[in-house]
Amino acid sequence: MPYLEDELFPSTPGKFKIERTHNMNRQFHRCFASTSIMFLWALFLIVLTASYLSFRSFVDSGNRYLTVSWGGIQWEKQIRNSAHIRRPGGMSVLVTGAAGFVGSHVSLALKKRGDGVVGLDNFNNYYDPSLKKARQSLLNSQGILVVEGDLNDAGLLAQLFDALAFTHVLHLAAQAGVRYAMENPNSYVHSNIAGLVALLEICKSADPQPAFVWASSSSVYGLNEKVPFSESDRTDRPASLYAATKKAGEEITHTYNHIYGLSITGLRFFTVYGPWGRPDMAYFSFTKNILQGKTITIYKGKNGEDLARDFTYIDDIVRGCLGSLDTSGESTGSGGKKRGPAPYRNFNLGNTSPVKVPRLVNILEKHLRAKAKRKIVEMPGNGDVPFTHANISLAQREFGYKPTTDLQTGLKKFVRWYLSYYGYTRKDIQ
Ligand SMILES: O=C(O)[C@H]1O[C@H](OP(=O)(O)OP(=O)(O)OC[C@H]2O[C@@H](n3ccc(=O)[nH]c3=O)[C@H](O)[C@@H]2O)[C@H](O)[C@@H](O)[C@H]1O
Repeated sequence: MPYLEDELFPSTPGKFKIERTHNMNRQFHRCFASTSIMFLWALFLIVLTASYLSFRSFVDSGNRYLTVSWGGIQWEKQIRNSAHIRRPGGMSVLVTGAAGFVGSHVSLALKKRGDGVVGLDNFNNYYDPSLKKARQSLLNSQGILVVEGDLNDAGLLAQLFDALAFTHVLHLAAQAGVRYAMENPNSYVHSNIAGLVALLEICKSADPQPAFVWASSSSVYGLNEKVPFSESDRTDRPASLYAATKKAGEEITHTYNHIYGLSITGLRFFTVYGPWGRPDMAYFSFTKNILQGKTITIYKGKNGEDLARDFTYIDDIVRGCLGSLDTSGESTGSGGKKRGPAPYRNFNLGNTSPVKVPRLVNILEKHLRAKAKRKIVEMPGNGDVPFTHANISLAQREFGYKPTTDLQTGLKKFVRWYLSYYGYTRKDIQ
């Protein structure tokens, strides 16, 4: 049986040598060629993998910038510019709900006096978001950045607090509206409870901790009948889910004060109105409907009595917000640890002179030079309370709060703004 070696190496002398050398060359070339091919393949695979990975990271970063309007070096620079303090002893304030009614006014006032302001707003569509966008443009024109994002986005909050050590947080973002709570209860839990806790969590962990001032509501007095409403009055009988979430907010903030040493100030706003206001509120929707010749519905109490509100003009509220920020006192904790007791305060910010709703309509008719088509109906059981009336002596004592605008004057300013913003001319209301 021939050996394998004999098959590979034929026995013919002379030829053998040549054939063998030739075969060895062929083997060598074949071997060299296959090693080169393998090497090229490996190289090709490495290049392919590297290209894929860099393509993925490009796509990922592209997606990040397409879907998220925050993050990155440029963004952090914008935050720092917006929060830049231009007066001695000034503050850098994160204003949540900055594209909202009260938020936009207070942000402008803070910026004007030299404080740094960064806004945060989710631009939800509870009412016309184009009005919020218009307020945002106004703020931008004054050098205030309004970041678009939700309070419940922990990643965004972390980035904001990483970018800047805010001295104060003015938390005005909320699901507002008393009667809407029956339509969309979850939105109140999302913003007024979960959103509040998310924000408090980041504040408590911050080092240093900011002082925390936030919007509670006159609605916490609920079915309270003692007038005027004082901060020490009962607030355990809310009439609406909205009121209940604001009351819960007062309790929640108390725990963060108690456990973590956060300085807390809650502001109980009384039916705030004025230019750049909220379209869902009565004075705003009445104005719109009166101008369009549509019927307005006016609620009456169970016994036929008129409802009344302690309507408070926006400029007075702005002064109240600045006063409470200025006197907030410092948080004592840092990095989630309490180091001592910190202030916990709640203040009424009202006007101290309630006005009946039909009187509000009379004033609007005068300013709009138009008659309202009124439909009077009994107040539906939807969370409304018959009246509100603030005792403001506590805020007066603490930071000199003193409202100066009566409803007649304030509505005149509102109507002037409304006509101009919605493009009416004087001729339209002759
Ligand atoms: O102080 C607050 O904490 C709250 O103030 C505001 O609530 P309210 O005082 O209820 O204001 P608003 O809706 O303007 O109704 C005013 C009056 O008009 C009556 N009203 C209302 C609507 C209508 O169609 N007809 C009517 O008679 C109505 O019955 C009421 O008597 C904020 O919206 C709320 O977010 C919260 O901040």
